[in-house]
Amino acid sequence: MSHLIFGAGQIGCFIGACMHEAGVDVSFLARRHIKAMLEHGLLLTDYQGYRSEVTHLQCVDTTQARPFDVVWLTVKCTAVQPSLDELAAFVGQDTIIMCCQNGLGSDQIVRERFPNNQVLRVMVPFNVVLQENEQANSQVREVSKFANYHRGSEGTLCIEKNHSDRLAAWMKLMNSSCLDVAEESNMTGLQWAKLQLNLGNSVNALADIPVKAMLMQRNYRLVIASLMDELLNVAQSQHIQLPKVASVKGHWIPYVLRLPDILFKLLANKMLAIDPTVRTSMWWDIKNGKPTEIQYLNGAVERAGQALGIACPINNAIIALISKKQNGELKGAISASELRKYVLSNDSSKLNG
Ligand SMILES: NC(=O)C1=CN([C@@H]2O[C@H](COP(=O)(O)OP(=O)(O)OC[C@H]3O[C@@H](n4cnc5c(N)ncnc54)[C@H](OP(=O)(O)O)[C@@H]3O)[C@@H](O)[C@H]2O)C=CC1
Ligand SMILES: CC(C)(CO)C(=O)C(=O)O
Repeated sequence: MSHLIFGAGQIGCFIGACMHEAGVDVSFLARRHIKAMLEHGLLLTDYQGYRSEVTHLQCVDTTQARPFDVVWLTVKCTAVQPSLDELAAFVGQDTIIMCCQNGLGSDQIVRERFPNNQVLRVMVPFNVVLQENEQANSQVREVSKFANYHRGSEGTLCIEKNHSDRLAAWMKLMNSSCLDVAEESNMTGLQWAKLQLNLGNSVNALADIPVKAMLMQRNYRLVIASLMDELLNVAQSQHIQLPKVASVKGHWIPYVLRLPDILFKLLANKMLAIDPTVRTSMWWDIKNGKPTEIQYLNGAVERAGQALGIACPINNAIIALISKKQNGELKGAISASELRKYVLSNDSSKLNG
């Protein structure tokens, strides 16, 4: 079975290289600088000390387009619509398309364009980053010249359950590799549960510090908890059951986040079991001057709330701040106390920048 990673970046390179290691026939479509790294070879590492050099990775470009059995769409949400024409050249009538985006709605864009194909949603629970030289572990740098994709947190790659067994052999291969995969029948619930965690991406981008350091500050946690309350309210009104994706059930997370620091540190050990350097994908987007996925994350909650007549003022305020951050009106990091005052009491005089 042939697999194509379409839009190989942090997630695509990591997942695709794990597939290659597992013996899967996988090719990559990537931007030129990433293609050069892939063709040279990659170093895969993870937060638990896993380390493997992966070579002989195969890239394709649009001039070599042909249908693949499975196409993994690993571009950002904002790149899904603009990618559709190029994607079409790799999609045949039996191609399965895997949508690996965070947030809600990217699969719908793909389904509308490819109504006769099987389009499956994929939930990526873990964080991957292309380690920059100054971040890379010096031991790793000494022995590898390869670009280092580092997985900074745990989790099983979840694929929407389908009623064919076309992926059975692939799943078996993968589950003996560095990447665990599983099928999920409640994919809508799972996407909302992951979305609940990703609501903190925007706070992380505004805080401009690693996730772990952000979670150590209660005022940031209070804002994230309030964003989550709104999502939980909207999800409940739609009767969406949220499976557990973190160490604590979704409904309990806002309570844990609101605990005083000393109790939070005691109880949230597993929540804090992430690399101290991990930052969210939205922080990276802002850093790289790219459009953020805010409309597919907090924006998705706000729109679902609107449709139900449920106001989501906290998500609304955060969306406005991210938009200011993107267009350069808001400069520098927002401290935890500033953000709390601004978002939770909506007092704009409390913000610098
Ligand atoms: N990184 C992470 O830790 C996690 C990310 N996710 C989600 O996974 C998805 C992918 O994120 P991530 O891997 O970080 O994103 P990246 O930006 O690292 O990777 C996407 C890559 O696709 C490229 N691309 C876009 N359009 C095309 C095209 N038409 N042809 C070829 N290449 C293209 C982009 O290039 P360019 O930028 O030049 O357009 C970029 O290199 C997002 O929805 C994200 O939220 C989920 C969990 C964790
Ligand atoms: C894994 C997590 C929640 C944090 O890195 C993420 O999905 C992201 O950065 O977008």
